[in-house]
Amino acid sequence: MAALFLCFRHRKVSAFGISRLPKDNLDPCQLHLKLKLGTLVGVLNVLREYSSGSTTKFDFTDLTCPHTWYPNARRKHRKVFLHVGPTNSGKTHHALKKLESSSSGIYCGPLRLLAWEVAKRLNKAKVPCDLITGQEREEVDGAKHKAVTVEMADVNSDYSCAVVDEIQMLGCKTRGFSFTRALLGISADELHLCGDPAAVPLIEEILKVTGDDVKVEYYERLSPLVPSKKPLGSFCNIQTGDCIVTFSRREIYRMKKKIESGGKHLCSVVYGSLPPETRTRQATMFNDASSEFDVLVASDAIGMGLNLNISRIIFSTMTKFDGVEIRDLTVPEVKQIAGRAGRYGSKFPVGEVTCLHADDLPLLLSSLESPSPILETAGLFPTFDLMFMYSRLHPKSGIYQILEHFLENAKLSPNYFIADCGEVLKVAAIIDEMPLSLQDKYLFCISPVDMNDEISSQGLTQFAENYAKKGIVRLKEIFTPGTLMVPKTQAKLEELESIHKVLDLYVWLSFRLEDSFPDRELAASQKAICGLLIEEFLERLGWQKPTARRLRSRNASSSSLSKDVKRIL
Ligand SMILES: Nc1ncnc2c1ncn2[C@@H]1O[C@H](COP(=O)(O)OP(=O)(O)OP(=O)(O)O)[C@@H](O)[C@H]1O
Ligand SMILES: [Mg+2]
Repeated sequence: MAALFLCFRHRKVSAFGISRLPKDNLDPCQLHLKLKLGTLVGVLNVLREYSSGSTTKFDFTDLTCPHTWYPNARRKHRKVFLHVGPTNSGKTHHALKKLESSSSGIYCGPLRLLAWEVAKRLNKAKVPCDLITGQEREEVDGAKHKAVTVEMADVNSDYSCAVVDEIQMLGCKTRGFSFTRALLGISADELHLCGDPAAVPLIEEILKVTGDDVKVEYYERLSPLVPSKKPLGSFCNIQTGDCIVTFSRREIYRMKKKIESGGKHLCSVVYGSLPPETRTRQATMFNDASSEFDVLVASDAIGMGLNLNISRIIFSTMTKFDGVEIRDLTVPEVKQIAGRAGRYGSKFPVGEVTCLHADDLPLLLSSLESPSPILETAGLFPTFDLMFMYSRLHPKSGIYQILEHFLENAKLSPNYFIADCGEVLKVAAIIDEMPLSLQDKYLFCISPVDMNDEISSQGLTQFAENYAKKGIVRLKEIFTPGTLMVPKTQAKLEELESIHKVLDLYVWLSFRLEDSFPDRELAASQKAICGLLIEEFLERLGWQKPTARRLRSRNASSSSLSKDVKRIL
């Protein structure tokens, strides 16, 4: 698979933090990348006063009043509704009903799959709705509604109604600041926040200074979730509608193979590094009662808000590697994942939850019974405007130093913490060596690169270098279309997933630097091929003795995939 020509240069970046930042959803447009004229005048005034010494020195690292960063929202007297309760209690449903009946609106969710589900629901209800994520814009004629991933939340337009789903994520170390931004910054008459009751006191505290009206509505579970007293024990006990949860790709494939080799079930798979389109297709296949894929093997990528036809959740393990260490699943994680079973309105009216091994049952049961810990603080990240102002006074500082300065010196009110920027700093260290403007450096820093993936991080380096040298980056310089193949081994599969990430990064950059990254269509079509080839790999995996019926179904499905691949090629 020699499709990518990346120069592998070994740089020492390991010193810059180890946390993983799921940046696929970060977007610069909300972070004031383009300074507006008004802001610029303000910036210049501040700088003039600062340098003349006529006023007290302006402290750029004072982040104690983040609500003042969003003048549009502050001009409104927003009605804020907090819909809180356990999973599967109809919180999102109620908020979406309000969104559907409003004249204009925006839904902000933590996952692409959720944004996709909402856009589909609104369009089906004849409410035209755009789907916008970092890497895709599906625009519908006449749409006044948008379903977006939270990092794409638009704080510059006015809406009649806005929904921010899974609002408790504002406490997430890496992505929390985007939820805080949506909470403080969306300008809407009505703002509906859905999530865990653990976020209520913090949100009420944060909104004391905004002048908004806040109303809390509590919900009860709509259908029962029954923890089992017995573990699954053996894979022979797998039934239609089961979802087995595990946290590594290798384990996911091993379990798919094991279950399918029993000859009774076919498994869809969903995990984080699968291309989003592939995840959607796998989830749809599992949800479709007429498909033969009746079991799901998934990571915690299914863990939030999704409505899948799951009868029983089976935890194969109660620990996960979080990028730093192997740790027990937290109470909110267990509840979120378990909450996918027995969704109201699905074909399974009662949900069940258990573990593969008996040893894990006590932790499962105690987690399900415990309330989630009350959230104390929300994430925050300095705007680009603030960094820009600081950089004008310290022109010799690179973006790494600027970020570090903010991280070390930021002044915060007790309701906030500063976002974990380990991954951003890794990119900053590389990008500072290149002759790029601060704005461009910032853009590369927040791009959806996976710095733990060698191919993905080298892709970013090559894009930035070519952009700095020539101002234009042609995809063919690093990628030969037509060379992608169905992976034959898991290592080749991982390589294909990495190539998908590089192509995804190109598409992301092409939406922000349109003239310099002109090959969006080619990158998008090659991305689609990666997705199809990965699916073809998935379909070939796990088959031991296919029955005649399954063989027909598999062949039909494979040949339609092959046709899709040919069509795109
Ligand atoms: N009043 C209702 N009428 C019909 N369907 C409903 C109603 N309330 C909820 N549902 C359906 O029940 C399912 C679960 O509802 P919803 O997704 O709103 O739950 P939730 O509380 O947001 O769960 P989670 O915490 O997992 O996000 C959805 O499929 C939703 O469409
Ligand atoms: Mg929900």
